[in-house]
Amino acid sequence: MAASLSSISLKSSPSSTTSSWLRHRPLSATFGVTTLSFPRHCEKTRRFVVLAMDGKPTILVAEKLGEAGINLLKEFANVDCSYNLTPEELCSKISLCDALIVRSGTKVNRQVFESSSGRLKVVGRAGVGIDNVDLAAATEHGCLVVNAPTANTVAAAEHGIALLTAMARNVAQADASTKAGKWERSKYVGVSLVGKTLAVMGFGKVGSEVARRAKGLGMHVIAHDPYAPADRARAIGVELVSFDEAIASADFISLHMPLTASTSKMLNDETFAKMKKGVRIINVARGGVIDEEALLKAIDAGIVAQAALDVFSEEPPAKDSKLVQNENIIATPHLGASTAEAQEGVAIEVAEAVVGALKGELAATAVNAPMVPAEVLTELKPFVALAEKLGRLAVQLVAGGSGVKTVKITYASSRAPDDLDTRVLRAMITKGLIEPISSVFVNLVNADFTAKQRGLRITEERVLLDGSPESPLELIHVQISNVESKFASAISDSGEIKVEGRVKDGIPHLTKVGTFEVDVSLEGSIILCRQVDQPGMIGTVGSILGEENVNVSFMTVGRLAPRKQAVMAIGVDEEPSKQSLKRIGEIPAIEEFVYLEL
Ligand SMILES: NC(=O)c1ccc[n+]([C@@H]2O[C@H](COP(=O)([O-])OP(=O)(O)OC[C@H]3O[C@@H](n4cnc5c(N)ncnc54)[C@H](O)[C@@H]3O)[C@@H](O)[C@H]2O)c1
Ligand SMILES: O=C(O)[C@H](O)COP(=O)(O)O
Repeated sequence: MAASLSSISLKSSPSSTTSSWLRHRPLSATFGVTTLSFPRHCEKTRRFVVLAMDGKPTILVAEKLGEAGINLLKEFANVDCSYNLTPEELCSKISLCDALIVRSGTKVNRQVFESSSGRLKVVGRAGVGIDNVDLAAATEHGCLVVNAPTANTVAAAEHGIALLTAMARNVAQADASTKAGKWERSKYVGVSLVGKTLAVMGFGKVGSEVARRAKGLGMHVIAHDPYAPADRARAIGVELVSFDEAIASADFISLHMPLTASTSKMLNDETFAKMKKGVRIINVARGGVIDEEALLKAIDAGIVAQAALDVFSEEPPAKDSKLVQNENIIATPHLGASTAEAQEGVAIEVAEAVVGALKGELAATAVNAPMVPAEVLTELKPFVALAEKLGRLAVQLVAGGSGVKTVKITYASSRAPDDLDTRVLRAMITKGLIEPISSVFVNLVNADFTAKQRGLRITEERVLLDGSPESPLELIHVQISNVESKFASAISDSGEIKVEGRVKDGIPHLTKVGTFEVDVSLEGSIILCRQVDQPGMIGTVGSILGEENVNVSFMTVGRLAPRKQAVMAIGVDEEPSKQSLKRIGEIPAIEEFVYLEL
């Protein structure tokens, strides 16, 4: 359990410690600290992991979550269910938590990530909308965000239909009136749905389920969604139309898009003015997609006959909210996902995603990290290790270390270009490039962000090889431009630091440094020496290392021609002393050497 929390592993091999997609940071006063040593072939370094004394991570559940989900979490972690926390209480608790689970009622803002001091590694949203989570801040802090995108779809669609029919027949108002002892049959004459046009705005999961149901009610359904596939619309018998056409021709408009910068207040004075007089609006998406002041004006102007709102820009709305008080508006307190079945479903969906992420599996519901299928990850596993090590080697060859700005990665493969997902490899090379020269922790979530923030420009190139595409990759080159090297032989003919690696028998190997072909397994650390090729060099260096019991795992010599310059690559299991390294440097035939930690 401890190892799996600290060292995020590939799904197919939960106990593997090779990768660290999400690595935990050091120490906490309140918790026991476990120092884990990893097998030599997996990791050179030891990692510090924050774990409770019982060896379990801590998950804070900040909003009510279905029991089945809580039980799943408890099998893996200490679960702290603390509901109704103030923002200050959340910030003070969060530094003791590895994961946080919320619904839509908790603002997971930048302050929360900053207050976590790097310990928070996963935020689970028990639902779809992630507009209450600051995704940019999560990514900057290397925190994975996962949601539960499917389990409440039907519940939300059913609520949309409930609001549509209730609004058309004044059910809520008539109920209140009848309960007040009145019998107002003529006041609550409704409108029929059959034959009316419903515009579904946002034809995603909920929108398409609403469309399907509305067709069953005999409505003519059109939809607007700039990203929806036409075949899905065709299959349901819905016509995809432009925004203007949708709002101009609809008798009913049902909103189902996420709240983003581009959908914010998309129903506003200007767009209400284009609608058919007497239109009715249903919103089970997010309050912010409607300009609420504009809606009230449109109702007063008789453009909008009625609205049914489940969501509000501010939740809960003020007690004297003009929206809630308006007799042409029916309101529910964000109940779209609130069925027993949906809540049980999202609880399980989010709990599985959070536990999986803490174990190191890349969640299929990741919102701010590449979603890479488990089978692809399994195949790429040795190349992931190679990628990180090549990044580490390349950056250590730079003189000064900090001036790295331009990196080119070349992947040589016989697979078709669209048959190789390089995002994970790029992230791991970035991790290897940045971590040795900074205090920043880089993982799959924040790799691209961190590179960008440091002005590191990484370009990727694919080289298509002939041959059978059994292996996803033949080799990876990492090339750093416009820098000087502390090991001049690492500079290629075109003037860049260049290292090349391959995977042999599942183990990453360094196969080229600059123009010199070498072959050393990337398992321990490496000494690279340039020398004049002559007999006895291997023995001389080997005996210096042997004298202080440093085990040599690998030694190869790459030379331009016999008795000319050669590069000797020596893999060592232990770190040689400074004295031994000095003695190696003083061997007359050795022109330059460098010790590189992997
Ligand atoms: N009231 C509730 O309790 C409740 C429950 C579930 C979902 N929701 C909300 O409903 C919305 C939809 O959820 P979903 O699961 O269907 O998400 P989804 O991602 O499956 O669908 C959203 C759709 O909106 C489309 N879209 C994006 N920008 C658009 C634009 N400018 N115009 C039109 N369409 C646009 C997307 O292409 C996508 O197809 C989300 O905002 C979600 O938070 C609310
Ligand atoms: O986006 C969602 O999934 C819904 O709005 C549900 O939100 P809730 O989890 O707060 O009910």
